[in-house]
Amino acid sequence: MMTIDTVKYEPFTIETAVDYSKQIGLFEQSDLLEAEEIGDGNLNLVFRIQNKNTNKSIILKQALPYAKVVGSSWPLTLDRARIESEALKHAYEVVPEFTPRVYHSDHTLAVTVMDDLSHLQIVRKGLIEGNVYPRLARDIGTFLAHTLFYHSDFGMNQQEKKKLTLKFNNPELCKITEDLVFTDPFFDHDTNNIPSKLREFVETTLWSDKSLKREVASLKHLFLTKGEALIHGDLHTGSIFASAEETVVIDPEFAYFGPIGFDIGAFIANILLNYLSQEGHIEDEQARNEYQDYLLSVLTETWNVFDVEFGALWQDNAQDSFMKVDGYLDDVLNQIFQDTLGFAGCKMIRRMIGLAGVEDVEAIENEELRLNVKRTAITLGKLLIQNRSQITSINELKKVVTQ
Ligand SMILES: Nc1ncnc2c1ncn2[C@@H]1O[C@H](COP(=O)(O)OP(=O)(O)O)[C@@H](O)[C@H]1O
Ligand SMILES: CSC[C@H]1O[C@H](OP(=O)(O)O)[C@H](O)[C@@H]1O
Repeated sequence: MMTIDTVKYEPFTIETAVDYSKQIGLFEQSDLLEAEEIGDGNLNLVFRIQNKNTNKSIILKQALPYAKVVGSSWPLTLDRARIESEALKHAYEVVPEFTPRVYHSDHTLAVTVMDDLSHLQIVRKGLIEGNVYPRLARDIGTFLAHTLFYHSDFGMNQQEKKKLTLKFNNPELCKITEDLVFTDPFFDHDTNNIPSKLREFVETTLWSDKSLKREVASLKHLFLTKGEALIHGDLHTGSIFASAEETVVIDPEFAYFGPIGFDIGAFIANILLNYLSQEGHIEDEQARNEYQDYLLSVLTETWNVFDVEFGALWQDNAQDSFMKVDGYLDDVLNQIFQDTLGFAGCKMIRRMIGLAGVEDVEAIENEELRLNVKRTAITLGKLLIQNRSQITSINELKKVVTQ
């Protein structure tokens, strides 16, 4: 067995990941372990290590000093591993049922060791297959309400929040979002990935629309300045594991103090993208309509659960005298809803023409169908951005989507 040097960073191989998991005491030296690298995300290495005799397994996630999807030409801070493990620990304090347990982290090696969730399915994959998760909406609504409330000025000591903000200073990962979600898709930028047949549509629908750009500018400014709560920062369906009985949220390396609506908007955007992509996945019209109705019910229930749970936490844990003032909670929730719609619109658009697409849409084999889904998603995203102050309830959003 090798002893892993924890004084300097080195990317793990399968062999060194196995040795390290013994070195930190998660397995016995004599255990016969099997490991594989299973990372399919844009940024990091993910090793699954299992004792074949007992079936005990763990996940060892390690940041690379660059963005994996692009390669070493895009250097990226290793500090994101510290942010991820700290954010997981904070989430675990308030919603342990929806959070993997962190067993070990090392900031030099940029490593987080956590629960293996392989008995669950990544929700993006499950929705592409047409699976139904009966708990997903309730669990994500609760996850959002509890993590966001308890890490905001409404639910935590306001001086402690200021101190915690320093720990979650995440400039490099925020910059990725600022560029890839808010700026690049709205200009002819070289990070964009636009099929030639879509280019004219993008030019006329997005790049030449000055009023749209004004709206996106103010949403970007919210992302830059509205340090409302410790947010997950990248809550798409690829960051959620689920089964019929369980829901667990992973991958908070983009966490920072930002707008509450950004997390809710990310989830809503990715459900909507899956909704639109079903044109290319379920041929039978009736079956497709039924599945799309299920997806809309996920949106409605998630928001409704968030709204009720956030309101209940507000009544019982007020940190500020103004929280007893009639109507203030409604004002806050209305503003969160408006931000949510705007961010959801930006998130939908970025996934259609930006650097990192989504499998829901990219997996549609028929080119015309795929391009049509992209056009519809861009149009809906734009509508959410521009009409976010007129769409005042989740039922109205549902109407907008189905019209
Ligand atoms: N705790 C876990 N248990 C089981 N598999 C995991 C776990 N964390 C990550 N994975 C696997 O690794 C993949 C990439 O993980 P993710 O955290 O999204 O990486 P990245 O930060 O690179 O996007 C996931 O899609 C999943 O298949
Ligand atoms: C160059 S990072 C692109 C994209 O990847 C991240 O997603 P994930 O790590 O979950 O694959 C994030 O959404 C970034 O915007």
